[in-house]
Amino acid sequence: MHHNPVLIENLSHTYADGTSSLNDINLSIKANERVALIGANGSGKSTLQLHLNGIFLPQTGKIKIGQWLVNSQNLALIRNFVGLVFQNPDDQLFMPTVWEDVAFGPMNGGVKGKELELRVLEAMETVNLNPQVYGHRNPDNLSGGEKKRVAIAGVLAMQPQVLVLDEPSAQLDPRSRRQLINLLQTLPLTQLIATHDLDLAWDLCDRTIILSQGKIVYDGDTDKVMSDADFLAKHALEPPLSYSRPYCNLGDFPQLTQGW
Ligand SMILES: Nc1ncnc2c1ncn2[C@@H]1O[C@H](COP(=O)(O)OP(=O)(O)OP(=O)(O)O)[C@@H](O)[C@H]1O
Repeated sequence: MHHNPVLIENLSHTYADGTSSLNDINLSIKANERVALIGANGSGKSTLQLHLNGIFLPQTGKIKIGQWLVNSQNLALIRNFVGLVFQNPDDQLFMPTVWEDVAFGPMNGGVKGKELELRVLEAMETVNLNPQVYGHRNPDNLSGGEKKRVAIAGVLAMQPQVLVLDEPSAQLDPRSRRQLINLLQTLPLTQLIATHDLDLAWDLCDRTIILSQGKIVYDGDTDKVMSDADFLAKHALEPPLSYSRPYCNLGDFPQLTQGW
């Protein structure tokens, strides 16, 4: 039987202090689909993502990952299936060396010996970190972008079916950002990418979900919504730069052309 790897029905969530963060979320993601999750600060992106590998359990509604319901009994299965890359790599990296950090997840899942070594090597190479150079470094001393890549490698080493990324391009320099886009584009994995980088969303994802105050206000074609500046503005978003750039010529700025 075929299952969509991610299925969410009527999910709502309220934080302990009474802040409502998700309101009746319904969505389904197909195998190998890459979906952008966008929305202004506080719209609920991180809260939604934290539900996908059971860091939060559904208060209302249900979530199915692969063939399993997200509940306390299935947590180990869910966490092998869904790899979550946090917004801040400091929340994810805690071992004394990069090598141990990347090995941590698979090791916990029972992988050892030669297989473990291969997984670590492969994951580091995938994110363009030379194991010879970085393997023995202390993650605390890396740059923000390097830390981000170590965090992604640690998740890839677990060979998840679903990759959930929170702000993957934050902290990356333009070249590393481009490499990340190329990497995500070639990974044959179901991906849900939360981002404020609408250009990245546009580059990578045919489908976009927009959250606004905990509700899904759009779920459809990325192309279509990125060209709807009014709709984006209504939800406190701005069109991607690459959309506005073709229209940015000197004629748009009469004050600049005066006297030229
Ligand atoms: N620990 C918490 N306790 C109470 N409220 C919280 C907590 N974490 C988040 N919230 C609130 O829940 C809502 C959703 O927050 P969330 O972090 O999911 O948004 P986000 O879309 O990821 O935002 P950002 O783009 O700023 O990362 C916001 O109103 C936020 O203030």
